[in-house]
Amino acid sequence: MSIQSHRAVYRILDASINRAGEGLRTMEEYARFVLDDSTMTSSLKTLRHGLTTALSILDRESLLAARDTADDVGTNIQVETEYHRSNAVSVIQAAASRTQQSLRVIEEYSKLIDTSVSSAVERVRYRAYTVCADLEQQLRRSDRLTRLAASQLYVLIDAGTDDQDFATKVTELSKAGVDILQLRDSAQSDRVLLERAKIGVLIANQNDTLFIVNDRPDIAAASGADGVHVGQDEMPADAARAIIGTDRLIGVSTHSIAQVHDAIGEGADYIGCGPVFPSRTKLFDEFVGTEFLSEVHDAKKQRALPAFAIGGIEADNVAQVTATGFHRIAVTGAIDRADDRVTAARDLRNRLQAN
Ligand SMILES: Cc1ncc(COP(=O)(O)OP(=O)(O)O)c(N)n1
Ligand SMILES: Cc1nc(C(=O)O)sc1CCOP(=O)(O)O
Ligand SMILES: [Mg+2]
Repeated sequence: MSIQSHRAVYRILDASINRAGEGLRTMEEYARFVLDDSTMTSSLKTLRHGLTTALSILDRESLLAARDTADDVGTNIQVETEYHRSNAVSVIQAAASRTQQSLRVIEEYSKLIDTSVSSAVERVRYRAYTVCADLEQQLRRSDRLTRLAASQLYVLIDAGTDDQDFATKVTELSKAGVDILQLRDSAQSDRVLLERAKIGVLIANQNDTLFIVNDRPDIAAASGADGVHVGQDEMPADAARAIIGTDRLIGVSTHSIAQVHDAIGEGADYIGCGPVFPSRTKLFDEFVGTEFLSEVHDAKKQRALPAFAIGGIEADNVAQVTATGFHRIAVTGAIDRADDRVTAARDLRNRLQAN
């Protein structure tokens, strides 16, 4: 290999080694200082040191001699999106992508120098794919749990008359400050349910609204929804978890303290508590009333599990709910049967925030 080619290869390797190390460090700092996750931090640190070991037989002086940042034409090429990061998940996604690409570049060009380096870097690359995927899943769950913890107004909606009608409903309610939307419509075919769910996910995520699918973990997973809500007649939370994975949310309906404890034990991320009052959406033989809400509020003081009161809740009685200590509600009719669903949503949200 000519001197010029040798220098060029080392220049590429030097830049890619730096980029890979910086990407790994970017992810490691988040795992360490934000997630406080020693296991993930250790995995990323081990990757970083594994890469250093894999590269240890490369000549350090050749790498440094080949470096010419001042004349690097790439430093003057900017792409609009490279400076835009909407949240931590996007920072980590960019770091993961940069790391994986750089490892592949190192692996390919080190074949021109020493194939043992290339094969060692290949092993690091495969481990990096797994660690980066685990970190991104963990991040998505962390982000959803944070948004769930801040949620107060949860609205259950049906599939509407067609895609446009449903899209309009999701858009209006998301922009009206609804924190969580749930697609609940047992009358629809799987195909329609999946199509509506995909539309809902896209719009809700653009408006920082969580989107949940009722009853169906399969549709929730296939549509990319933020989670699924299951009742006492659907599969338990731990079985639903096997379908939707660790990064999505699972809500469970509860009608007794025993069911609350079961839901917690099965790994629910939040619970619905009802029916509090008579509902025009779903018929019940008996109602738990606000007494159950007080019981749940007292029982879970030591736990941060979000609990949403549900069943016949509307502007005229929401104060009875908040008087129990609950500040989260799930409603259907109060919005669906309102003359103006946006006004009704804003009014409920204001009443919740006033207490
Ligand atoms: C937030 C929330 N709470 C309770 C329910 C009721 O779920 P379930 O008991 O499964 O009844 P259906 O909604 O499936 O008729 C819910 N959907 N959402
Ligand atoms: C679907 C559902 N589940 C309930 C439960 O108690 O688990 S109450 C309910 C109906 C919620 O609709 P509305 O707000 O119109 O009463
Ligand atoms: Mg159900």
